[in-house]
Amino acid sequence: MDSRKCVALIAHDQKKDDLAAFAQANEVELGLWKIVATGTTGGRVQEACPSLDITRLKSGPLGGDQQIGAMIATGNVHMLIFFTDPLTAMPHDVDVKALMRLATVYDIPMALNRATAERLIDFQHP
Ligand SMILES: O=C(CO)COP(=O)(O)O
Repeated sequence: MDSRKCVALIAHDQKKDDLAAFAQANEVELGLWKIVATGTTGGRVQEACPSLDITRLKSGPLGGDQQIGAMIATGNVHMLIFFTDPLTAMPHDVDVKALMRLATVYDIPMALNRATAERLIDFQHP
């Protein structure tokens, strides 16, 4: 059984390049975690980091954020790295807010930008 803790990776469209670059630069560290991601993000990170084993959920606007929120609530996601785009309106904004809310309710480490993610990945161990 895979007893590693799980990190969720998500990026909005304007931030997907940033997340792919972050993942490439931290491929070894990320490999210590189980990884789940929203659909499109997971595909981009997988392309950038062939060594990682990524479980891809639904795309964010189609319920992927909510799936990750449910995994946080059930204790199956332990850290959230979510590169958000604060400059673009999203049809699924309520889902994004709900996900951040649950990450706060369950007090899991949450990075919303690269500067924080770089620090989390160094100091948080699965
Ligand atoms: O929209 C998202 C998060 O709110 C991300 O979803 P995708 O990774 O499927 O683009």
